[in-house]
Amino acid sequence: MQQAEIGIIGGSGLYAMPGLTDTREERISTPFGEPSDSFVLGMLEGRKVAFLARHGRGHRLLPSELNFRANIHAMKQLGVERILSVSAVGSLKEEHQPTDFVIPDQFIDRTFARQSTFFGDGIVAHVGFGDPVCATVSNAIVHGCAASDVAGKAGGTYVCMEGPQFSTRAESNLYRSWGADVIGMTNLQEAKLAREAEICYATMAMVTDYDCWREGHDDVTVDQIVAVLNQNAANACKVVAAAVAAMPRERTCPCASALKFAILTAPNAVPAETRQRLELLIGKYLK
Ligand SMILES: CSC[C@H]1O[C@H](OP(=O)(O)O)[C@H](O)[C@@H]1O
Ligand SMILES: Nc1ncnc2[nH]cnc12
Repeated sequence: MQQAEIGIIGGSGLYAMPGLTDTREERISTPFGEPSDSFVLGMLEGRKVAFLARHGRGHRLLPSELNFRANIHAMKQLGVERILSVSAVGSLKEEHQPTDFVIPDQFIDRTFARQSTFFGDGIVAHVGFGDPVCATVSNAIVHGCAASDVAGKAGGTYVCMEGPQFSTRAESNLYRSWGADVIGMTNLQEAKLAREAEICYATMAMVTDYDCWREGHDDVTVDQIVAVLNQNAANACKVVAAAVAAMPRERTCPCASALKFAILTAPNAVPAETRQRLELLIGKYLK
């Protein structure tokens, strides 16, 4: 039975989801290892939701230490069809001010030490990623911002860096010259793996700072980020609830069939162990 329809991944500052009712906690193991923490399952706005603290409760995991594959696989095991991610980001443009929400529709990859695919070990697949986020989930977040009277900007490019150190000024200015909007350390692998798992994904990015490019302004510090997150936490929860309420029941986007034409390997050439590990994700395509 489907235990949750919508997954919420809470980032920095969001380690629980107030407003969830009928909650219970569940530990989930995956063929890819352990997720960041137990999942909290419950109801939000009449919908079955699964909440996961991305860095674990107590913020114990670096961006590079996150087991993105386990987190997304566990969501799939729960029956999650759409993931709404909440993240703190630095602004790369004057117009994106701390406490604004940006709903990115593109990514630039500056990571280098992460597992970004479920495939390999005898099976090759290439999913389309030209539109890396789900328009339905993005629209629901934009709608949630409007319904909560919060500035929410539809679209923008999220630079995903490795971290954990923040960027140098030269890097920050380079990303600005590329026209990027915001910077963070976590969303790209989630978006890639959600696509491979045929789960819709979009992110609600809360601007917490101006990184280090803005003259006459202090460079980003964790203190500064935490202060903005605390100031804006109630808004973030309001928007999440309103976005969940705005999520259509029907799923008509292409995310649900992302693997349909992606797998290159002949079914009889896939090693048994690999086939078993990926059964939940690709079983229906290897019949
Ligand atoms: C708290 S400072 C940097 C940290 O915040 C963002 O995390 P998340 O995306 O989980 O909200 C950023 O990506 C870094 O991991
Ligand atoms: N300036 C920044 N760079 C990377 N990740 C961030 N998360 C919040 N602010 C950030």
